[in-house]
Amino acid sequence: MESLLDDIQSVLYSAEDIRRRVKELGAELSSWYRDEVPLVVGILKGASYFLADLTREMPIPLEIDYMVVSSYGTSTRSSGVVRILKDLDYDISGRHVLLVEDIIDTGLTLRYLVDILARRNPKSLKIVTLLDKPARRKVDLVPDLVGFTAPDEFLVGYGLDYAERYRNLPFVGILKSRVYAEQR
Ligand SMILES: O=P(O)(O)OC[C@H]1O[C@H](OP(=O)(O)OP(=O)(O)O)[C@H](O)[C@@H]1O
Ligand code: HPA
Ligand SMILES: [Mg+2]
Repeated sequence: MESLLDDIQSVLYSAEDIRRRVKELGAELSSWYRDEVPLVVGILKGASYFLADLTREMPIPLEIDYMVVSSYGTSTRSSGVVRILKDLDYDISGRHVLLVEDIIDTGLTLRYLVDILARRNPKSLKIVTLLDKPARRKVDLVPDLVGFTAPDEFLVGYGLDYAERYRNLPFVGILKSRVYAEQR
């Protein structure tokens, strides 16, 4: 039987590391939005596992919406072209909006989204990301809250994919470079 584990060089953040850190992030965000009802926006597909776990660590009233965006396609490098495949269902004007991402790498995806969403006049717009890879940043983008500052490696698992696979690994791991055989 083929196993995803054969393609993993090493586990960077275990399921337990993630669970512990997500609990802390949830507590922090719950105190930020203590007197508000934030609209929590997951950037799919990558943020699906993180948003599901994070919001269950936030025992406050909140609403959830999703955007589907893609810029990596089947490559390990950002195409630089961000495509919105599904926009928000809700109007965000006057709302406190929390964008939830799995990873910020070049920053191109969120820079593009933040610029679009800011024009819709939210009351506030904040970013939480499970992983931040500042070494590869191409545009100025600083998240408000970060789970882990990650090394410059191509990561998979807990929502992160390579060519749509590996999202279902329960941990975040470094993908063996022989799997993608591209220069990064
Ligand atoms: O900072 P950047 O270099 O823009 O990279 C980060 C973005 O790339 C990934 O999405 P992807 O386009 O792979 O879509 P996916 O979430 O469906 O995997 C990830 O989920 C972020 O949205
Ligand atoms: O390291 C990564 N892994 C998966 N998807 C990504 N999108 C940006 N960086 C990454
Ligand atoms: Mg992807």
